[in-house]
Amino acid sequence: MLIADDDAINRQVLAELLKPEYTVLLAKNGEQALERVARHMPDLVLLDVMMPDMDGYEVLRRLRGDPDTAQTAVIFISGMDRPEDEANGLKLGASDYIVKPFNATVVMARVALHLQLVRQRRMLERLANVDSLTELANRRRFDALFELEWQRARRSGRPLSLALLDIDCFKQYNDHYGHPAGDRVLRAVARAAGAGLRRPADLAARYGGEELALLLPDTDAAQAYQVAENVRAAVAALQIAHQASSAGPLLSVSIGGATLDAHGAESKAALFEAADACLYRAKQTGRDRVAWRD
Ligand SMILES: Nc1nc2c(ncn2[C@@H]2O[C@H](COP(=O)(O)OP(=O)(O)OP(=O)(O)O)[C@@H](O)[C@H]2O)c(=O)[nH]1
Repeated sequence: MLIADDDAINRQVLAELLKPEYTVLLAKNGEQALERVARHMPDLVLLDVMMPDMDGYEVLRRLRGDPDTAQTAVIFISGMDRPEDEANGLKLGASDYIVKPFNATVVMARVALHLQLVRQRRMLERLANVDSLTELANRRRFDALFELEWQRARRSGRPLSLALLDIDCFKQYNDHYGHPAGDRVLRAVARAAGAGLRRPADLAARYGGEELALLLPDTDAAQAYQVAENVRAAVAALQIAHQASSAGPLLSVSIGGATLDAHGAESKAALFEAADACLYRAKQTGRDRVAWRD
């Protein structure tokens, strides 16, 4: 957690109190607090309200204004003890408000409570966004990021590529080797797909039963084709036997993709349909291949 207070003694007292149980970072002004939160992403910030240059209210406002830190839990610790001050701090989005001089036991109890809430929120976020079988992003997360990246690409004129991956003859795999073996294969393919993506903004998601989507922002058609081809080759290199496949003796995947070009006024749905049409083409022309829209 981060303790931000301009008073060295206050910082020290809080740090002494919390250090036996938590990893503690210190900041002596608002600017430093923002910089350390961005760099270390602490679970909790104990923030003094009255600081010179940038007060705690402003620090909180800026944290909330940045999508990366908007969710950071902040407890105000302040000498301003009027009910209006406390209400104001909570209205601004602080998780809690502790009045100085504080009671050590109460601070510890509140810190523990808020850390528990942070853990619960993260768990809920995970449940809402991650597919439990493959550990990839789920359909819901994909839909949200596809919208975001599509908007961003339209604004910036940068390319956006989308690939859809489908395991070949997976019904036959399940029928031949059993559903639990099918699940293991799905996980292995998901790992190969995830490992094939290198940039932080790239996303591999489980779109449907045995269909994955790869979202590649700022990636042109030639680069995206290469990523898709690497994923296809990585799955082939797993050398998983598939005796019931019409595509060959080993498990394979087909991938279809399309790139939203810089000048295109193409809708999100049209881009998706184009990738899906290419996936169909990859299946029709023999599977175990990548087909990309020209
Ligand atoms: N084991 C397992 N199978 C799944 C899961 N989700 C979907 N499937 C199976 O995936 C299969 C998809 O089959 P189809 O859509 O007919 O396609 P396919 O057999 O892969 O054939 P092509 O796509 O034409 O190569 C179905 O049998 C589903 O039951 C899952 O979570 N685990």
